[in-house]
Amino acid sequence: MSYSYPPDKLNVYLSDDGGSEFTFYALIEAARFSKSWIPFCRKFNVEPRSPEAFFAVNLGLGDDQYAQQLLHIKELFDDMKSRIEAVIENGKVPDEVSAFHKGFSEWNSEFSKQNHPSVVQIVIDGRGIDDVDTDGCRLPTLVYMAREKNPEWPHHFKAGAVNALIRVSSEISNSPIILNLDCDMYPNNPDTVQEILCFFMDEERGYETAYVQFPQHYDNITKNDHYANSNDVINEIELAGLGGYGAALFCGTGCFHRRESLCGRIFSKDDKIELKTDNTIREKSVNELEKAAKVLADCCYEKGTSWGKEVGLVYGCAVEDIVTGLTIQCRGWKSVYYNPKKKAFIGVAPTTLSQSLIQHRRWSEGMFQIFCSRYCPFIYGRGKIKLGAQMGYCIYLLWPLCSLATLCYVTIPSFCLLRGTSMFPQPSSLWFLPYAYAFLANCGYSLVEAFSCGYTLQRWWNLQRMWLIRRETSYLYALLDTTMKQLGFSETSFAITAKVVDSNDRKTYEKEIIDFGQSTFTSIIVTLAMLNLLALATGAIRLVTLDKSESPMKLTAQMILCGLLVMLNVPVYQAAFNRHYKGGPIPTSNVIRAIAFVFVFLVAIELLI
Ligand SMILES: O=c1ccn([C@@H]2O[C@H](COP(=O)(O)OP(=O)(O)O[C@H]3O[C@H](CO)[C@@H](O)[C@H](O)[C@H]3O)[C@@H](O)[C@H]2O)c(=O)[nH]1
Ligand SMILES: [Mn+2]
Repeated sequence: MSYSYPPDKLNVYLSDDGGSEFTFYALIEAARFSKSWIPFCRKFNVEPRSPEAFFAVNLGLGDDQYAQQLLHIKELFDDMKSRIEAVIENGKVPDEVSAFHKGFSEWNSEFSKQNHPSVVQIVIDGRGIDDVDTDGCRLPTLVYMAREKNPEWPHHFKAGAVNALIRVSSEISNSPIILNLDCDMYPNNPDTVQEILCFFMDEERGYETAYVQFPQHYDNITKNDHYANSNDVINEIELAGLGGYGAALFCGTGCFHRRESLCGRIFSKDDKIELKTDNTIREKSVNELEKAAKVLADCCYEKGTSWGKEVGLVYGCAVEDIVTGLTIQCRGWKSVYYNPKKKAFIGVAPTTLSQSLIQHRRWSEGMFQIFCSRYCPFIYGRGKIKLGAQMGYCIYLLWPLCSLATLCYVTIPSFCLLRGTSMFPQPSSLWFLPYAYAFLANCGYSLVEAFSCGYTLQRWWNLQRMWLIRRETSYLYALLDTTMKQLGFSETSFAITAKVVDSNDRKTYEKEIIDFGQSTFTSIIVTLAMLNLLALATGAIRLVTLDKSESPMKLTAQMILCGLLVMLNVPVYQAAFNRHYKGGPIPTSNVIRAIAFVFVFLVAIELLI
């Protein structure tokens, strides 16, 4: 709401997919607070304009006018927060509060998260003169909405929510540009709106631009980013490269869309769309607007329409954003990737290993699903987007397949060490060169990439560990799940990333300690780590007791490979063997099971071969 942009041209919508009365209450409180906050931002040109992020670093020391006003506004903010928290704690919005706004009458005893009618409430009507800030200036329109939920209708997760939002906003404001932002992100730069307009209004290329995507940044990344959440290499190198083809990926959040292109319009050179305000809306009353918009958020509205297919976000995929971006590009539009120095949006990254792996499982599953569907870039995009862009998409779409290769790397050399089979040619022979080249080139390349993005060695090492863990778990599951889905055994779902962080979890996270938890993911990680450790130990024994038939050089090459895996897995051994491991030790029973599994597997292999 506090972007440096004429407020009468800004319209803010909050889509509450849980349909909570408390969210509605919090929004009403926020609307009231904005009447003081926006003039304060304007007057002192403060940044960032998310009050939570602002007060985390600005304490208001000194006694000049600014400091005084800051203290005053912080007090308002803290009061607001404690009021909201009190209401949530009581589990009920007090009658005197609910009498204050007609919107609360939408909630009754039958209203539940999964089953409720649609709610659309215009909290601030930016057109009127009643809703003004403390300086008497106009405010942006602010709308609360919760689309209808009914267990009998599929809701299509985020894609369904965004499509309802697109329709509701077309009724109430119908602005030509839409910014999409996840609930766990905030805008960090008040000038972003002006900046992106330069892309859309560019005289030569603007008319073909469908959307401008910013990278996802997070404000809770630890120094060495032990869960490798930051994606800096991807952001700075890969996504920028795709942007160069005019095929920037749509990443779901931090993206400005041209409404027309999001609503299925096919690009045509001849009809250039102008960015204009829709003046027909001006005449309608708030009640009329709300009534008309509500219908658009009903479950049955989409029946028999192209919503979810050609219009709006595409349904049936866990990464609705990526597939939607692809369809827009295949309709002839271009997209821009914009990664300015000053971060435009900042969000929250997962703070536990299992959350991070679940998120990657959803992503990789959705991606692979696209590859296996009719939207496969090589088929669907053929002749529509450049070959380079088609290949660029597949870097991500084929993530799950990498898990097979990694599993081979992790298991085969170890089994060979355990059985005494030699894997490589003699290191002194020419035949060894391709192996050495593949290994060194890959490491060298990723190191150069990481250093050019400002990584430290430790951070790069953590990234390698996370790639290993993700491929052993998330991507493997994604591969199996997608196969099941292709065979028709299960359906798409969307596991939401946790939004509330437990204080214990936070401490462990801030200390950069990996918490392994007790998921099936952990069982896989421990089993593979034990296999590598046993293999390395066996290799070492063999090296000492070597007979003449074995070559120490060959053995060493195998041991280096295995040794690197063991080094990456050090935290796993710590959690498995140190009962005082800070991130929570892995239960002994799990460790024993893992070792037993390795032995059973070994015996099985011995018997089979
Ligand atoms: O049924 C649902 C599920 C999710 N959401 C919203 O979707 C957003 C993203 O969900 P989150 O759990 O934060 O997922 P992330 O893994 O952080 O999301 C990333 O990955 C998603 C695709 O998997 C993209 O849609 C997101 O934009 C991108 O930030 C949030 O604002 C949610 O409120 C809904 O509205 N309805
Ligand atoms: Mn998120």
